[in-house]
Amino acid sequence: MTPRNRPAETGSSAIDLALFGALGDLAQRKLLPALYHLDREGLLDENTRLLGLARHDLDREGFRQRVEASLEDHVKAAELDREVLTRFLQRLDFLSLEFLESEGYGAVREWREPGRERPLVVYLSVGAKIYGDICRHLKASGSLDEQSRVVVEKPIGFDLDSSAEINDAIGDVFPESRVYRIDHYLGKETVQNLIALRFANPLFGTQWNQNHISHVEITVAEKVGIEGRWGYFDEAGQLRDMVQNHLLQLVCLIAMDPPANLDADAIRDEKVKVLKALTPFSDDMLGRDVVRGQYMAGTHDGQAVPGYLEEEGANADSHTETFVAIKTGVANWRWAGVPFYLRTGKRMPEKLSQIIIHFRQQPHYIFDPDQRGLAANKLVIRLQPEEGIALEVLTKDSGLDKGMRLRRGPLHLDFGSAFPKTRIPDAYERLLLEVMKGQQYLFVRRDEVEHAWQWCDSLVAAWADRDEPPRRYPAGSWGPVASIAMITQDGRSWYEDY
Ligand SMILES: NC(=O)C1=CN([C@@H]2O[C@H](COP(=O)(O)OP(=O)(O)OC[C@H]3O[C@@H](n4cnc5c(N)ncnc54)[C@H](OP(=O)(O)O)[C@@H]3O)[C@@H](O)[C@H]2O)C=CC1
Ligand SMILES: O=C1O[C@H](COP(=O)(O)O)[C@@H](O)[C@H](O)[C@H]1O
Repeated sequence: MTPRNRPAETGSSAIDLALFGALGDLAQRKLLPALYHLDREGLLDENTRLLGLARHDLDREGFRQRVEASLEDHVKAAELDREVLTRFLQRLDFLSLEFLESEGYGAVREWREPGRERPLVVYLSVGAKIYGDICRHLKASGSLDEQSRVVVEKPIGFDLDSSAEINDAIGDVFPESRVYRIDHYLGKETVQNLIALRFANPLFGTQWNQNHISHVEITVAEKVGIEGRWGYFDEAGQLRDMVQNHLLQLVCLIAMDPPANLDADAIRDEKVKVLKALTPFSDDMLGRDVVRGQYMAGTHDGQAVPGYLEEEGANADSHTETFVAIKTGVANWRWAGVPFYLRTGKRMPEKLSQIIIHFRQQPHYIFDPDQRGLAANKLVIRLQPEEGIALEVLTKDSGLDKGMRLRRGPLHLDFGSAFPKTRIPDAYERLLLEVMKGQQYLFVRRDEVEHAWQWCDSLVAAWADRDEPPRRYPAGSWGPVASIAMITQDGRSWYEDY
């Protein structure tokens, strides 16, 4: 590890990776392809090995075949190098295990080849309810030592109390310094770039406050619906699935004060201050500052798609939200009076995640009064697709007949075209690499999770008091009309590309 748990540039040292839930959706679709890419980039130590664990009765060869097939599905053909694939598959072992029973965990200890120096990284790609059981059985079987780390997925629990219970169970076995809570948005290239943008550029450093910024807008729109996850999603809803973690992490990175350095805890201390300063919800804010929606049948790319209540496995009475728009604020000196408008939903017209920083207008305006609406800079931070950053500036419209007409145009940094040879890695590649290096700055600390739940719980409690059904929106639209009214009541609108 680098001196104080801070980012460094190099590859990883050898580890033993035990992947619980290795045949599940996340492991097959994201984690194994990410590990393959790390191998291809030369970032996996030659001695790193992986043990897949699941309850299915497979042997090592069968597991390797399953992984090969899913890499063929989930890695672009041009990036699937047969030599690397063979090397990668040779790293894999498999253990069939019922995770809730202690018998069988001895095989994990035996797999570790006593005497080897590699730390054990335990990746729990299973539901959070069983994190505690797995940690306990690993400890009791003697599979862990002082170097072992655990990686856990979101969502951790359902509310503050359930998350505390799960975190306690993990904490009984692993100290906080060896717990890596994933929020995969923190592994996205542009999200990390927020730290560079804000703290490496004096231009933004001096403007980043309520004197210069009028409001902040965050949109995380998904094209997909429930994708066969109705059981999980209907208990969670969009607030718990997306806002409690991904959107609040984005709010933190936008709103936090500069950390003293890039140490994991220096960054996380600043993020916690933001979470503590979020405006809590009260009943009178519900109609005005919060909109819940649920998608109805509609069309997507010209195809008819079912509504949420007609999805496979659906309960036709569900009031679970698939869309949420929220106006909130960060009550401190830097952000007093600056609204943060958040919206996220499933079955929207396109997949789009972006943050817009709206700067204030000049105090005195001297151009054409008809163009006054143009007169504010915007910083557009595009997380996906086509990662990039654009600063909208005003220039003079060219031409002899234009006088001093203004024109709005972007100073554009499109990562794909600015750095064409650089492949933008998937978030899980970055995060897995950081776990291997033992660096926690891209992982969420327990108090962050808990403050985020506290804020969400206040909203859920206000919803429960009202007991209103969500507003309906057609699949393929930008959400309920009320979400547009929510922002227009302040004389603003959701940002549209022009
Ligand atoms: N999928 C995704 O895109 C995302 C997932 N996550 C999180 O990642 C984690 C994993 O999700 P996902 O991959 O979708 O889930 P899946 O249900 O697809 O995978 C979980 C795997 O764990 C196995 N498993 C569960 N319980 C046991 C047990 N008691 N003993 C042995 N094996 C068991 C399951 O086996 P079996 O099939 O036999 O039940 C299954 O293969 C969850 O915490 C989820 O919230 C987070 C973000 C995105
Ligand atoms: O964590 C989750 O994220 C995905 C969206 O992730 P993205 O990287 O594709 O933006 C979401 O679909 C899923 O419901 C949620 O659990």
